Amino acid sequence: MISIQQVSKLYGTKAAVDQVSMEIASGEHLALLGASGSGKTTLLRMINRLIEPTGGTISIGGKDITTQPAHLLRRDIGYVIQASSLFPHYTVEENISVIPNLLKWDRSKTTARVTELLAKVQLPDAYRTRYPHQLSGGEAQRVNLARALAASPPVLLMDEPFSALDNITRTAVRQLFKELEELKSKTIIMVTHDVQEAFEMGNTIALLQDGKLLQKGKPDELLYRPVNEEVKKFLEGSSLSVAMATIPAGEIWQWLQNQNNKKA
Ligand SMILES: Nc1ncnc2c1ncn2[C@@H]1O[C@H](COP(=O)(O)OP(=O)(O)OP(=O)(O)O)[C@@H](O)[C@H]1O
Repeated sequence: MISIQQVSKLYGTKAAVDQVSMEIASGEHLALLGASGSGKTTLLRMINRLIEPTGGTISIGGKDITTQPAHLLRRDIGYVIQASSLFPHYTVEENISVIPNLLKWDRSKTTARVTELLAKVQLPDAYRTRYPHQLSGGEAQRVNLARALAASPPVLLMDEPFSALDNITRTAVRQLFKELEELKSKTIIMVTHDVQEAFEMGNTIALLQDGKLLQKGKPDELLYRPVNEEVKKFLEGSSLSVAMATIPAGEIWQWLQNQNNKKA
């Protein structure tokens, strides 16, 4: 569905993203994982053309993304970043209505969609008249998600959407994101530096290092069949907690045994 071919972004002579190629299938939930500075955000922002690549091509549904104006492309791509991205002088309802208004939806259709989305992100309907400064971080992030979903884009990009939240709120908001029916059919690319989060939220993971793609695959492929020492090392520190969170309980002992055999 999304095809990234030999994509690079140079700043001066330094490659923030270095010849990255990958295919992201329709309905895939991809976690873009890597340490700080590995190029995750740069790669993500090239997909909605907030950053233009220095080289390579990106296409969505077989169509090169540069063949239409960037503002039109972005109407089909939801974008969720950290909690502070709501328009401060717009109410919750106005924030959620931004794309429907651009698309010139009927007033009653937009109002109904806001009502539906507030219920889906589990916020009281009365919040529609609140302003962003009257929301907690977790509430603001729910509104961000509602805004990104408003016009039902098939693709959703998320950049560290939980990182500004405290631990308890983060767990609750992640849970909501995981369970929301409307998200299940979408193609989602989510940036995170948190291994546990990548394994919990992604049905595939792409690990970046120094702008290069080290490995893309299902979570258990990265865990059990790392393509090189770098992947293995990156996951090593967190592999037990990741395994506990993502591998069915019955298989944990097998996994631990394999780990011990490898060490012996
Ligand atoms: N506008 C810019 N000008 C110069 N260098 C940049 C620019 N944007 C990013 N970089 C550099 O490109 C590299 C990748 O940055 P990027 O923000 O994509 O990494 P990241 O993996 O998302 O990191 P983080 O998790 O810290 O946000 C970094 O070395 C960064 O310093």
